[in-house]
Amino acid sequence: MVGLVPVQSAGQRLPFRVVSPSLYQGIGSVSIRRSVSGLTMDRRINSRALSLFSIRAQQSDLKESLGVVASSTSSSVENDVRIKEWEVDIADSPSNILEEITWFKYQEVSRMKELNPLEAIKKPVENAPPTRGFVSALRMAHQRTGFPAFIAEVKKASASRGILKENFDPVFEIDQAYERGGAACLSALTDQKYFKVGFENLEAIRGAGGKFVVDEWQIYYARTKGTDAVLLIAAILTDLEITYLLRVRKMLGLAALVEVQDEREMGRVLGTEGIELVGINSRSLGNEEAFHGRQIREKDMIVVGESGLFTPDDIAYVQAAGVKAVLVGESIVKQSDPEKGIAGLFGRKISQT
Ligand SMILES: O=C(O)c1ccccc1NCC(=O)[C@H](O)[C@H](O)COP(=O)(O)O
Repeated sequence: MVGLVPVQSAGQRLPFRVVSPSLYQGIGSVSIRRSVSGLTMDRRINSRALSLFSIRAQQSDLKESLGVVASSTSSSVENDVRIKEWEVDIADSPSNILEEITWFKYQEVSRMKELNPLEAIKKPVENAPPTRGFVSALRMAHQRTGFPAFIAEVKKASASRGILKENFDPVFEIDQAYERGGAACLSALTDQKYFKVGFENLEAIRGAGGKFVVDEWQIYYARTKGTDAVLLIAAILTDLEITYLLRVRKMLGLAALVEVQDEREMGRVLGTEGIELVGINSRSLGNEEAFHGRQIREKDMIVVGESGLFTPDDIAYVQAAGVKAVLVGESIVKQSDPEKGIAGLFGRKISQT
């Protein structure tokens, strides 16, 4: 999950986003599991893959997909064995870190939903204070500084790089440094296992959310914790899921940053109604220029450059490609003085003071 909040004025905090990754696939008649290239996922299979309980519950469907003939005892046994192999295979071998995080997230959300069912969190959502404008905070910061608006990502660790800063204190970083340093919004990677940021930190700093959103429950939950925006990752969601989750977040008054990692995902997202913020994550994309400028302009979207930004040259590069906001984690998290680090990243101070 990623909690997003805007940092607008001294009294008000930055919008937070809750962030997240992908992919499984097809059950063919020969191979039980196969990876697909890129970050595509067949959610019908994937959602089953993420909990053995649900896999078991769905075995009759799977048998249908596998062409199992119920009356044939030997082939039925054979296919049961293949289904078991598939369970073991998918349960034990995520093929990349995004996939691993996503699997874990399904399990975690399913546990959290048992403890705190959706119906029970709807009441606190109704009573939650209004959200702060995440998108408008980005637009204003971009206009004010002439630089891409800065979204500071709060995380103690990175899933791929481990602990980034041993004595990381999210409340201090945000209260004392990021806002003073000129962050327009905050993005809190509220994931304890991989990013070492818990919801309790976010409640303390007013704002929370999720990056690895796989279920509407996470959006409701993040809203009860003070988030202003959520982050949806196209690689782990189907088009229908994106459309649905966008409706849920709109109903709850939240902004949404939809993250893509390649051209194909950008095409999918551009075909979806109601997207104001599209993030290009260069962690696997490597080509920030390759997006559809005309459609983005016509839809008045803000393109957010994400991941691996460390120097003023990096910022200038993505800015030249049309990026109007950047989401930065590691390069600031690792600084002993984040305020100075932010000025160093942009090549000059971007704070108002
Ligand atoms: O941080 C990771 O290792 C990671 C792995 C898999 C999926 C997402 C991951 N991180 C979330 C992000 O996308 C980045 O934290 C975010 O874009 C900021 O990147 P950076 O400035 O490079 O920390």
